[in-house]
Amino acid sequence: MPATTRAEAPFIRFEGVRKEYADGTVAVPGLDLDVREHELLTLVGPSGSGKSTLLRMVNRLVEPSAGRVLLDGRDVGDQDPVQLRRGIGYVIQDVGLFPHRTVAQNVATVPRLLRWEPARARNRVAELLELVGLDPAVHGRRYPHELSGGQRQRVGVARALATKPQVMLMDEPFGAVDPEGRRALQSEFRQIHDDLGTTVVLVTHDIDEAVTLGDRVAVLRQGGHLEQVATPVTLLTRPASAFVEDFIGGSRAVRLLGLTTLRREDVRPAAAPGRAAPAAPAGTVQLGDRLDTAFAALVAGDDGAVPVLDEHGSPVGTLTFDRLYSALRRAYATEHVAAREVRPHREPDADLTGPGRA
Ligand SMILES: Nc1ncnc2c1ncn2[C@@H]1O[C@H](COP(=O)(O)OP(=O)(O)OP(=O)(O)O)[C@@H](O)[C@H]1O
Repeated sequence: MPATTRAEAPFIRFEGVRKEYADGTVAVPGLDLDVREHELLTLVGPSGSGKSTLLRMVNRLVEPSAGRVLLDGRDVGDQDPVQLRRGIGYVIQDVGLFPHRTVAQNVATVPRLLRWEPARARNRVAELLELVGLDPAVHGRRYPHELSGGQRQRVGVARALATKPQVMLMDEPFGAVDPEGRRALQSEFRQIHDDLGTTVVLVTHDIDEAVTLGDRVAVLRQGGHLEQVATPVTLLTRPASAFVEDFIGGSRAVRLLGLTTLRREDVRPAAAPGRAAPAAPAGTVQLGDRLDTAFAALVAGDDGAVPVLDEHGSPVGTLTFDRLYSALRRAYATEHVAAREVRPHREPDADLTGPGRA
Protein backbone atom coordinates (compact mmCIF):
# COMPACT_ATOMS: atom_id res chain seq x y z
CA MET A 1 0.00 0.00 0.00
CA PRO A 2 1.69 3.23 -1.03
CA ALA A 3 2.32 5.75 1.70
CA THR A 4 1.22 8.57 -0.57
CA THR A 5 -1.96 8.10 -2.48
CA ARG A 6 -3.13 11.67 -3.02
CA ALA A 7 -2.24 13.13 -6.36
CA GLU A 8 -0.77 16.28 -4.88
CA ALA A 9 1.60 14.28 -2.72
CA PRO A 10 4.93 13.84 -4.46
CA PHE A 11 5.71 10.32 -5.54
CA ILE A 12 9.30 11.17 -6.27
CA ARG A 13 10.91 14.00 -4.34
CA PHE A 14 14.36 15.41 -5.01
CA GLU A 15 15.43 17.15 -1.83
CA GLY A 16 18.45 19.38 -2.12
CA VAL A 17 20.15 16.89 -4.42
CA ARG A 18 23.59 17.71 -5.61
CA LYS A 19 25.93 15.71 -7.79
CA GLU A 20 29.57 16.48 -8.10
CA TYR A 21 31.49 13.90 -10.09
CA ALA A 22 34.97 12.73 -9.07
CA ASP A 23 36.65 15.13 -11.49
CA GLY A 24 34.92 18.09 -9.85
CA THR A 25 32.16 18.57 -12.45
CA VAL A 26 29.03 19.78 -10.73
CA ALA A 27 26.23 18.22 -12.76
CA VAL A 28 23.43 19.14 -10.33
CA PRO A 29 24.04 21.96 -7.86
CA GLY A 30 21.44 21.23 -5.18
CA LEU A 31 17.94 20.96 -6.50
CA ASP A 32 14.39 20.48 -5.22
CA LEU A 33 11.79 18.93 -7.47
CA ASP A 34 8.61 16.95 -6.88
CA VAL A 35 7.07 14.47 -9.27
CA ARG A 36 3.41 13.77 -8.52
CA GLU A 37 1.89 10.34 -8.50
CA HIS A 38 0.64 9.26 -11.95
CA GLU A 39 2.08 12.27 -13.72
CA LEU A 40 4.35 12.24 -16.72
CA LEU A 41 7.05 14.79 -16.03
CA THR A 42 9.45 15.63 -18.81
CA LEU A 43 12.95 16.85 -18.02
CA VAL A 44 14.26 18.99 -20.84
CA GLY A 45 17.39 21.03 -21.35
CA PRO A 46 20.48 21.32 -23.48
CA SER A 47 23.22 18.72 -23.57
CA GLY A 48 25.10 18.53 -20.28
CA SER A 49 22.39 20.19 -18.18
CA GLY A 50 22.25 17.26 -15.76
CA LYS A 51 19.07 15.55 -16.98
CA SER A 52 20.43 12.01 -17.03
CA THR A 53 22.29 12.54 -13.78
CA LEU A 54 19.08 13.60 -12.09
CA LEU A 55 17.11 10.69 -13.54
CA ARG A 56 19.72 8.12 -12.60
CA MET A 57 19.71 9.25 -8.99
CA VAL A 58 16.20 7.80 -8.67
CA ASN A 59 17.32 4.22 -9.36
CA ARG A 60 20.73 4.74 -7.76
CA LEU A 61 22.77 4.38 -10.92
CA VAL A 62 24.18 7.69 -9.68
CA GLU A 63 24.52 8.48 -5.97
CA PRO A 64 23.94 12.07 -4.87
CA SER A 65 26.86 13.91 -3.27
CA ALA A 66 24.35 15.67 -1.01
CA GLY A 67 20.59 15.68 -0.46
CA ARG A 68 18.31 12.73 -1.01
CA VAL A 69 15.72 11.25 -3.32
CA LEU A 70 12.50 9.99 -1.81
CA LEU A 71 10.40 7.45 -3.67
CA ASP A 72 6.92 7.08 -2.24
CA GLY A 73 8.20 8.67 0.94
CA ARG A 74 11.26 6.42 1.34
CA ASP A 75 14.84 7.48 0.82
CA VAL A 76 16.15 5.42 -2.09
CA GLY A 77 19.59 5.58 -0.44
CA ASP A 78 18.27 3.26 2.28
CA GLN A 79 17.07 0.66 -0.19
CA ASP A 80 18.87 -2.26 -1.75
CA PRO A 81 19.74 -1.04 -5.28
CA VAL A 82 18.89 -4.35 -6.96
CA GLN A 83 15.47 -4.58 -5.31
CA LEU A 84 14.87 -0.92 -5.99
CA ARG A 85 15.64 -1.27 -9.71
CA ARG A 86 13.36 -4.27 -10.09
CA GLY A 87 10.47 -2.06 -9.06
CA ILE A 88 11.36 0.76 -11.46
CA GLY A 89 11.02 0.56 -15.23
CA TYR A 90 14.04 2.01 -17.00
CA VAL A 91 14.18 2.75 -20.71
CA ILE A 92 17.22 4.23 -22.41
CA GLN A 93 17.89 5.39 -25.94
CA ASP A 94 19.72 2.34 -27.20
CA VAL A 95 17.33 0.11 -25.29
CA GLY A 96 20.00 -2.31 -24.15
CA LEU A 97 18.16 -5.43 -25.30
CA PHE A 98 20.06 -8.67 -24.91
CA PRO A 99 21.10 -9.48 -28.50
CA HIS A 100 21.15 -13.26 -28.09
CA ARG A 101 17.73 -13.48 -26.51
CA THR A 102 14.45 -13.35 -28.36
CA VAL A 103 12.08 -10.45 -27.93
CA ALA A 104 9.86 -12.55 -25.66
CA GLN A 105 12.84 -13.55 -23.53
CA ASN A 106 13.94 -9.95 -23.30
CA VAL A 107 10.54 -8.79 -22.13
CA ALA A 108 10.43 -11.64 -19.60
CA THR A 109 13.78 -10.65 -18.05
CA VAL A 110 12.52 -9.32 -14.73
CA PRO A 111 9.63 -11.78 -14.34
CA ARG A 112 12.21 -14.55 -14.77
CA LEU A 113 14.46 -12.99 -12.13
CA LEU A 114 11.43 -12.83 -9.87
CA ARG A 115 10.80 -16.52 -10.60
CA TRP A 116 7.32 -16.10 -11.98
CA GLU A 117 5.54 -19.27 -13.15
CA PRO A 118 6.41 -19.73 -16.86
CA ALA A 119 2.76 -19.55 -17.92
CA ARG A 120 2.24 -16.29 -16.04
CA ALA A 121 5.37 -14.80 -17.60
CA ARG A 122 4.29 -15.96 -21.09
CA ASN A 123 0.87 -14.38 -20.69
CA ARG A 124 2.33 -11.15 -19.44
CA VAL A 125 4.81 -11.02 -22.33
CA ALA A 126 2.03 -11.50 -24.87
CA GLU A 127 -0.10 -8.85 -23.19
CA LEU A 128 2.78 -6.38 -23.15
CA LEU A 129 3.80 -6.94 -26.74
CA GLU A 130 0.22 -6.30 -27.80
CA LEU A 131 0.13 -3.19 -25.65
CA VAL A 132 3.10 -1.72 -27.49
CA GLY A 133 1.75 -2.70 -30.89
CA LEU A 134 3.77 -5.82 -31.64
CA ASP A 135 2.40 -9.23 -32.55
CA PRO A 136 3.54 -11.75 -29.92
CA ALA A 137 3.36 -14.65 -32.39
CA VAL A 138 5.47 -12.84 -34.99
CA HIS A 139 7.78 -10.51 -33.10
CA GLY A 140 8.08 -12.50 -29.87
CA ARG A 141 10.35 -15.07 -31.53
CA ARG A 142 12.58 -12.62 -33.31
CA TYR A 143 15.96 -11.44 -32.12
CA PRO A 144 16.57 -7.72 -31.59
CA HIS A 145 18.60 -7.37 -34.80
CA GLU A 146 15.58 -8.61 -36.75
CA LEU A 147 13.51 -5.59 -35.69
CA SER A 148 13.39 -1.97 -36.82
CA GLY A 149 14.68 0.75 -34.50
CA GLY A 150 11.15 1.76 -33.56
CA GLN A 151 10.18 -1.84 -32.85
CA ARG A 152 13.22 -2.23 -30.61
CA GLN A 153 12.14 0.83 -28.64
CA ARG A 154 8.71 -0.70 -28.25
CA VAL A 155 10.30 -3.86 -26.86
CA GLY A 156 12.29 -1.68 -24.45
CA VAL A 157 9.07 -0.08 -23.22
CA ALA A 158 7.36 -3.48 -22.93
CA ARG A 159 10.28 -4.86 -20.95
CA ALA A 160 10.23 -1.88 -18.59
CA LEU A 161 6.50 -2.38 -17.99
CA ALA A 162 6.76 -6.13 -17.33
CA THR A 163 6.20 -6.03 -13.60
CA LYS A 164 3.75 -3.12 -13.67
CA PRO A 165 6.19 -0.72 -12.06
CA GLN A 166 4.74 2.32 -10.35
CA VAL A 167 7.57 4.38 -11.76
CA MET A 168 9.20 4.52 -15.18
CA LEU A 169 12.41 6.39 -15.86
CA MET A 170 12.99 7.08 -19.54
CA ASP A 171 16.17 8.61 -20.91
CA GLU A 172 15.68 9.82 -24.49
CA PRO A 173 13.52 6.74 -25.09
CA PHE A 174 12.57 7.69 -28.65
CA GLY A 175 15.80 9.43 -29.53
CA ALA A 176 17.05 6.85 -31.99
CA VAL A 177 13.83 6.63 -33.97
CA ASP A 178 13.16 8.56 -37.19
CA PRO A 179 10.84 11.59 -36.81
CA GLU A 180 7.72 9.92 -38.18
CA GLY A 181 8.09 6.74 -36.13
CA ARG A 182 8.90 8.92 -33.20
CA ARG A 183 5.64 10.82 -33.37
CA ALA A 184 3.70 7.56 -33.53
CA LEU A 185 5.62 6.16 -30.56
CA GLN A 186 5.07 9.33 -28.58
CA SER A 187 1.35 9.32 -29.02
CA GLU A 188 1.09 5.58 -28.36
CA PHE A 189 3.20 5.94 -25.26
CA ARG A 190 1.10 8.84 -24.05
CA GLN A 191 -1.97 6.61 -24.41
CA ILE A 192 -0.28 3.74 -22.57
CA HIS A 193 0.64 6.14 -19.80
CA ASP A 194 -2.89 7.45 -19.52
CA ASP A 195 -4.26 3.91 -19.34
CA LEU A 196 -1.77 2.62 -16.78
CA GLY A 197 -1.29 5.71 -14.65
CA THR A 198 2.38 4.95 -14.15
CA THR A 199 4.44 7.83 -12.75
CA VAL A 200 6.95 8.67 -15.47
CA VAL A 201 10.01 10.88 -15.61
CA LEU A 202 11.16 11.25 -19.20
CA VAL A 203 14.38 12.95 -20.27
CA THR A 204 14.56 14.64 -23.63
CA HIS A 205 16.48 17.49 -25.24
CA ASP A 206 13.58 18.07 -27.63
CA ILE A 207 11.23 20.81 -26.43
CA ASP A 208 8.48 19.58 -28.76
CA GLU A 209 8.63 16.13 -27.24
CA ALA A 210 8.68 17.68 -23.76
CA VAL A 211 5.52 19.75 -24.27
CA THR A 212 3.69 17.10 -26.28
CA LEU A 213 4.19 14.33 -23.75
CA GLY A 214 4.51 16.01 -20.39
CA ASP A 215 1.78 16.80 -17.90
CA ARG A 216 4.43 19.15 -16.59
CA VAL A 217 7.79 20.09 -17.97
CA ALA A 218 10.93 20.80 -15.95
CA VAL A 219 13.49 22.91 -17.81
CA LEU A 220 17.14 22.62 -16.82
CA ARG A 221 20.01 24.75 -17.97
CA GLN A 222 23.75 24.17 -17.95
CA GLY A 223 25.07 23.33 -14.51
CA GLY A 224 21.83 21.51 -13.60
CA HIS A 225 19.94 24.64 -12.61
CA LEU A 226 16.18 24.23 -12.62
CA GLU A 227 14.71 27.15 -14.55
CA GLN A 228 11.00 26.36 -14.56
CA VAL A 229 8.54 23.59 -13.76
CA ALA A 230 5.18 24.15 -15.37
CA THR A 231 2.41 22.71 -17.49
CA PRO A 232 3.22 22.83 -21.21
CA VAL A 233 0.86 25.73 -21.85
CA THR A 234 2.19 27.79 -18.96
CA LEU A 235 5.69 27.13 -20.21
CA LEU A 236 4.79 28.28 -23.71
CA THR A 237 2.74 31.27 -22.64
CA ARG A 238 4.67 32.39 -19.60
CA PRO A 239 8.30 31.34 -19.79
CA ALA A 240 9.85 32.20 -16.43
CA SER A 241 13.19 33.40 -17.76
CA ALA A 242 15.01 34.54 -20.85
CA PHE A 243 16.72 31.15 -20.93
CA VAL A 244 13.39 29.30 -21.11
CA GLU A 245 12.08 31.69 -23.74
CA ASP A 246 15.18 31.16 -25.78
CA PHE A 247 15.08 27.41 -25.34
CA ILE A 248 11.47 27.24 -26.50
CA GLY A 249 12.49 29.19 -29.56
CA GLY A 250 10.42 31.18 -32.00
CA SER A 251 7.59 28.72 -32.58
CA ARG A 252 5.62 29.14 -29.39
CA ALA A 253 2.35 29.87 -31.14
CA VAL A 254 2.76 26.92 -33.48
CA ARG A 255 3.46 24.62 -30.56
CA LEU A 256 0.47 25.99 -28.71
CA LEU A 257 -1.74 25.16 -31.71
CA GLY A 258 -0.86 21.51 -31.17
CA LEU A 259 -1.78 21.65 -27.48
CA THR A 260 -5.12 23.43 -27.70
CA THR A 261 -8.42 22.00 -28.82
CA LEU A 262 -11.40 23.51 -30.55
CA ARG A 263 -14.39 24.38 -28.37
CA ARG A 264 -17.94 25.32 -29.15
CA GLU A 265 -17.35 28.96 -28.19
CA ASP A 266 -14.61 29.19 -30.82
CA VAL A 267 -17.03 28.45 -33.64
CA ARG A 268 -19.30 30.85 -35.53
CA PRO A 269 -22.72 29.31 -34.83
CA ALA A 270 -24.66 27.79 -37.70
CA ALA A 271 -27.89 29.51 -38.75
CA ALA A 272 -29.79 26.27 -38.36
CA PRO A 273 -27.72 24.04 -36.11
CA GLY A 274 -28.18 20.32 -35.92
CA ARG A 275 -28.94 19.47 -39.54
CA ALA A 276 -27.49 16.35 -41.10
CA ALA A 277 -23.73 16.15 -41.47
CA PRO A 278 -22.31 17.42 -44.77
CA ALA A 279 -21.71 14.91 -47.47
CA ALA A 280 -17.95 15.39 -47.41
CA PRO A 281 -16.82 15.22 -43.78
CA ALA A 282 -13.22 15.13 -44.98
CA GLY A 283 -13.41 18.92 -45.31
CA THR A 284 -14.76 19.41 -41.81
CA VAL A 285 -13.34 19.62 -38.34
CA GLN A 286 -14.84 18.46 -35.09
CA LEU A 287 -15.15 20.02 -31.64
CA GLY A 288 -12.21 18.68 -29.67
CA ASP A 289 -9.87 18.61 -32.66
CA ARG A 290 -6.49 20.17 -32.06
CA LEU A 291 -6.06 23.64 -33.47
CA ASP A 292 -3.16 22.53 -35.67
CA THR A 293 -5.53 20.05 -37.34
CA ALA A 294 -8.14 22.79 -37.72
CA PHE A 295 -5.53 25.12 -39.17
CA ALA A 296 -4.52 22.49 -41.73
CA ALA A 297 -8.17 22.07 -42.73
CA LEU A 298 -8.59 25.83 -43.16
CA VAL A 299 -5.48 26.03 -45.30
CA ALA A 300 -6.60 23.08 -47.43
CA GLY A 301 -10.04 24.63 -48.03
CA ASP A 302 -10.80 27.22 -50.72
CA ASP A 303 -12.75 29.87 -48.84
CA GLY A 304 -11.12 30.36 -45.44
CA ALA A 305 -13.96 28.66 -43.59
CA VAL A 306 -14.64 25.04 -42.65
CA PRO A 307 -17.77 23.46 -41.21
CA VAL A 308 -17.48 22.26 -37.62
CA LEU A 309 -19.29 19.19 -36.37
CA ASP A 310 -20.12 18.18 -32.84
CA GLU A 311 -19.32 14.78 -31.37
CA HIS A 312 -22.43 13.30 -33.04
CA GLY A 313 -21.45 14.53 -36.47
CA SER A 314 -24.05 17.34 -36.53
CA PRO A 315 -22.96 20.75 -37.81
CA VAL A 316 -22.56 23.37 -35.10
CA GLY A 317 -21.09 26.20 -37.12
CA THR A 318 -18.08 27.41 -39.01
CA LEU A 319 -14.45 27.97 -38.22
CA THR A 320 -12.64 30.87 -39.86
CA PHE A 321 -9.08 32.14 -39.55
CA ASP A 322 -10.34 34.91 -37.25
CA ARG A 323 -12.05 32.40 -35.01
CA LEU A 324 -8.97 30.21 -34.97
CA TYR A 325 -6.91 33.19 -33.92
CA SER A 326 -9.38 33.91 -31.08
CA ALA A 327 -9.12 30.31 -29.93
CA LEU A 328 -5.35 30.63 -29.81
CA ARG A 329 -5.65 33.86 -27.84
CA ARG A 330 -7.97 32.03 -25.45
CA ALA A 331 -5.31 29.42 -24.90
CA TYR A 332 -2.79 32.13 -24.11
CA ALA A 333 -5.22 33.81 -21.76
CA THR A 334 -6.66 30.87 -19.89
CA GLU A 335 -4.01 28.18 -20.31
CA HIS A 336 -6.62 25.63 -21.25
CA VAL A 337 -5.30 22.48 -22.77
CA ALA A 338 -8.39 20.49 -23.40
CA ALA A 339 -6.46 17.39 -24.42
CA ARG A 340 -5.10 17.19 -20.91
CA GLU A 341 -8.07 18.38 -18.93
CA VAL A 342 -9.61 15.01 -18.33
CA ARG A 343 -7.31 12.12 -17.91
CA PRO A 344 -8.39 8.64 -16.98
CA HIS A 345 -6.62 7.48 -13.88
CA ARG A 346 -7.02 4.98 -11.16
CA GLU A 347 -7.87 7.85 -8.85
CA PRO A 348 -10.82 9.75 -10.27
CA ASP A 349 -10.16 12.81 -8.12
CA ALA A 350 -6.57 13.11 -9.27
CA ASP A 351 -5.82 16.62 -10.49
CA LEU A 352 -2.55 16.40 -12.25
CA THR A 353 -2.82 19.43 -14.41
CA GLY A 354 -2.50 22.06 -11.75
CA PRO A 355 0.07 24.79 -12.13
CA GLY A 356 3.67 24.00 -11.57
CA ARG A 357 5.87 25.73 -9.07
CA ALA A 358 6.97 28.36 -11.48
N1 LIG B 1 30.69 10.01 -14.86
C1 LIG B 1 30.91 11.32 -15.03
N2 LIG B 1 32.07 11.89 -14.64
C2 LIG B 1 32.28 13.21 -14.78
N3 LIG B 1 31.38 14.07 -15.34
C3 LIG B 1 30.22 13.55 -15.75
C4 LIG B 1 29.91 12.16 -15.63
N4 LIG B 1 28.67 11.94 -16.12
C5 LIG B 1 28.23 13.15 -16.54
N5 LIG B 1 29.16 14.12 -16.31
C6 LIG B 1 29.04 15.55 -16.58
O1 LIG B 1 27.94 16.05 -15.86
C7 LIG B 1 27.23 17.03 -16.62
C8 LIG B 1 25.78 16.60 -16.77
O2 LIG B 1 25.74 15.41 -17.54
P1 LIG B 1 24.38 14.65 -17.87
O3 LIG B 1 24.71 13.47 -18.69
O4 LIG B 1 23.62 14.46 -16.62
O5 LIG B 1 23.65 15.77 -18.76
P2 LIG B 1 22.44 15.61 -19.79
O6 LIG B 1 21.63 16.85 -19.65
O7 LIG B 1 21.75 14.32 -19.58
O8 LIG B 1 23.21 15.63 -21.17
P3 LIG B 1 22.85 14.91 -22.58
O9 LIG B 1 21.56 15.53 -23.05
O10 LIG B 1 24.00 15.28 -23.44
O11 LIG B 1 22.74 13.45 -22.31
C9 LIG B 1 27.98 17.16 -17.94
O12 LIG B 1 28.86 18.23 -17.84
C10 LIG B 1 28.73 15.84 -18.06
O13 LIG B 1 29.91 16.00 -18.78
